[in-house]
Amino acid sequence: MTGHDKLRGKGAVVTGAGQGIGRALATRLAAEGARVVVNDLDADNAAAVAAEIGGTAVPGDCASEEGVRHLVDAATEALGRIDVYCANAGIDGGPLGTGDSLLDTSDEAWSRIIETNVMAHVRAARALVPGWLETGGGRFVVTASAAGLLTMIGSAPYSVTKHGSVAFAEWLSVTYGHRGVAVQAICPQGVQTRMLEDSGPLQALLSHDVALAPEAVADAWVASLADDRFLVLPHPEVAGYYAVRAQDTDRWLAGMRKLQGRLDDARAQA
Ligand SMILES: NC(=O)c1ccc[n+]([C@@H]2O[C@H](COP(=O)([O-])OP(=O)(O)OC[C@H]3O[C@@H](n4cnc5c(N)ncnc54)[C@H](O)[C@@H]3O)[C@@H](O)[C@H]2O)c1
Repeated sequence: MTGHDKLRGKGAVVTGAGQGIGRALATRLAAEGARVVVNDLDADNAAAVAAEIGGTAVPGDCASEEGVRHLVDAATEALGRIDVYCANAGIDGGPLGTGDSLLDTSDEAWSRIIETNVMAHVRAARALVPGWLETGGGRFVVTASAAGLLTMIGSAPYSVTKHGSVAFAEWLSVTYGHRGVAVQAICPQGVQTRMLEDSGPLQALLSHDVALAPEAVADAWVASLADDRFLVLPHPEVAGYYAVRAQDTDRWLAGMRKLQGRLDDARAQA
């Protein structure tokens, strides 16, 4: 079965799909023949993307308990059944280059980032998995980040929550994968979106030579469906670092320290 066969005719939800990577995932899902619900906090952007791809907009918060309940109910009504849930919405802790993210991130900011980058996935899975176990399964896709695999990319709350999102996806896969729940974690590094634009020196560091178009992330995800890879690593550099981490801890740490040096240089120049 190709990746395409796994999407044709399916009912799919993409959170944070009003722009960026979510928009690219929603657009690709529609092109592959899925029926798509477009969620975003920004109602105008959600409506615009839904109109572009012939989908249904369900604006609102995809993180809070009530928001998830509303999204899952409205999407089930629109689609009949949710086969694919792309938990894509995520937020950064703010400009990475200004200040020290350990010392300068308030508890309130930590909570907001944990809610969006981790609890949104937990609540959506809690709403969807029981039905999937009874009715033949489903697919849960988390847009995590290279920052969820490589410790030194990103602010403290971003890195910690993205590690949490990868860990949650892995837990879900290990626990329910054999019962028909396919789970994937997409881990891009540097994608040309508003989030990257807002991330100051990190943008300078990443965007010119390595940043990918959001559509390339969607391509990598669709390609990964052919063999149902758990980790989708759209960027070759991430794939390389990750392979080293898996096999050779010393080389991995050396690579991470080199990357940290590049980040420090970018911060110093900002
Ligand atoms: N851009 C990158 O370089 C990059 C790299 C790796 C991972 N990611 C991850 O990819 C995902 C998408 O990021 P992006 O770069 O497209 O960012 P983006 O900021 O361009 O888009 C994110 C969208 O999510 C929406 N959103 C945020 N919180 C929401 C909520 N609670 N409910 C509903 N919608 C919400 C925003 O309104 C926005 O439209 C995020 O999880 C991000 O962490 C991005």
